[in-house]
Amino acid sequence: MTTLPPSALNQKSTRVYSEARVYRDACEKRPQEYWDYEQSVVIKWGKISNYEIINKIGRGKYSEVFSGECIINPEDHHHHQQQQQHEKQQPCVIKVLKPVKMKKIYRELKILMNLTGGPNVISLLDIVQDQSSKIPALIFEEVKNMDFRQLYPTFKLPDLQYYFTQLLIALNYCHSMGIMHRDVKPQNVMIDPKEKKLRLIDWGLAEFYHPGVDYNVRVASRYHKGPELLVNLNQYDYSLDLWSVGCMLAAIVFKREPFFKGSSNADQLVKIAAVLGTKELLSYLNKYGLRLPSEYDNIMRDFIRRPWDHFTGSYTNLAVPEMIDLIDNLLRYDHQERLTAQEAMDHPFFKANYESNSDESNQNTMVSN
Ligand SMILES: Nc1ncnc2c1ncn2[C@@H]1O[C@H](COP(=O)(O)OP(=O)(O)OP(=O)(O)O)[C@@H](O)[C@H]1O
Repeated sequence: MTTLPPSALNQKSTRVYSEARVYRDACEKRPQEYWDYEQSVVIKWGKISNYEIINKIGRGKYSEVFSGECIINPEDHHHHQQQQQHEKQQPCVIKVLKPVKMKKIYRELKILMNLTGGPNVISLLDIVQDQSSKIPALIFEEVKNMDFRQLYPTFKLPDLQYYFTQLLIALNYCHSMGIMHRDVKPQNVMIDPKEKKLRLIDWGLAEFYHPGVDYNVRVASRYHKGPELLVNLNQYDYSLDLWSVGCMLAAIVFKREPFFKGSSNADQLVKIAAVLGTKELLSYLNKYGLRLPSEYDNIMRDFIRRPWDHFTGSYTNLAVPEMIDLIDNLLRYDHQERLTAQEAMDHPFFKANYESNSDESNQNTMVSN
């Protein structure tokens, strides 16, 4: 095996002020080929003629997504009748990437190739390329997703226990593989309620974790951005994803979607401070030797921390004490204080039995904000 030249991807900062509490060496303990997406991505291109686009199901910033069919046995194509032919075709999702930096495409591919087959991670089935445009398209397993705006309001406590365990299993797995997702939000969690199947999708912003490396804070979607991103704390880690999970849970439990609804990135931190307190924000910054960026000079106010029961009205019976404690331990400014994915799965909320009082939770009504 030839050794790769040194990489800048694991280059430590001159001042290391924060490192992950868990899976610190997940990349370092693996060969450089595992994480070096700049020097080591080998793509085995599949045949584009094996796939057929049916219709468009989504458009993201970085791609157009179609539902499609995979023709497993193209040779058979002419010998069978219509009906049998259909049995040979498998549904799939085709994600056609928009032209972005090759480095970003290689990163998503490398991460998907490393994680495919892992629990509740969307499976990458194939990679194909359009002959003329050279644009790559990723072929995934299809999830019969139900829109979260319809699905989440129907959740009772046992559903929250089930689906959030599934999400945490996916996150604990990718973190143990040295990868932070960095874009956890309802739109990236596909749920098929009929099959009780959950898959974490969209690994386009995911990145390998190396201790002491400065990361770009322009990741995640505004409402689910952790405080670390909003104060330019570059040495963040897997714990960023657990903030986003906390936002998802709080939105469901307190019937406020999204829970922190900033009108800009700066306003996002203001919305967070209005709940968690300004004094607490400043002590977080102080711990890591950082200052509040000047963009907040005119917009940050002196908020007093709100207790969680401020958000629990009579309209929600999801706000049981174990749930509040779980949210409280996820929505922490200090990324090092947040529960890890494994710790969250071990939280008492997931051990409790709520089956008997699940009837009353039917009466939940949605309160818009
Ligand atoms: N495997 C899948 N099964 C079902 N639907 C999917 C699947 N993959 C993607 N989608 C749909 O397509 C949308 C866009 O996919 P994806 O998030 O991967 O693309 P993106 O360009 O990175 O999006 P964004 O700009 O929102 O981050 C998803 O929100 C989802 O609705």
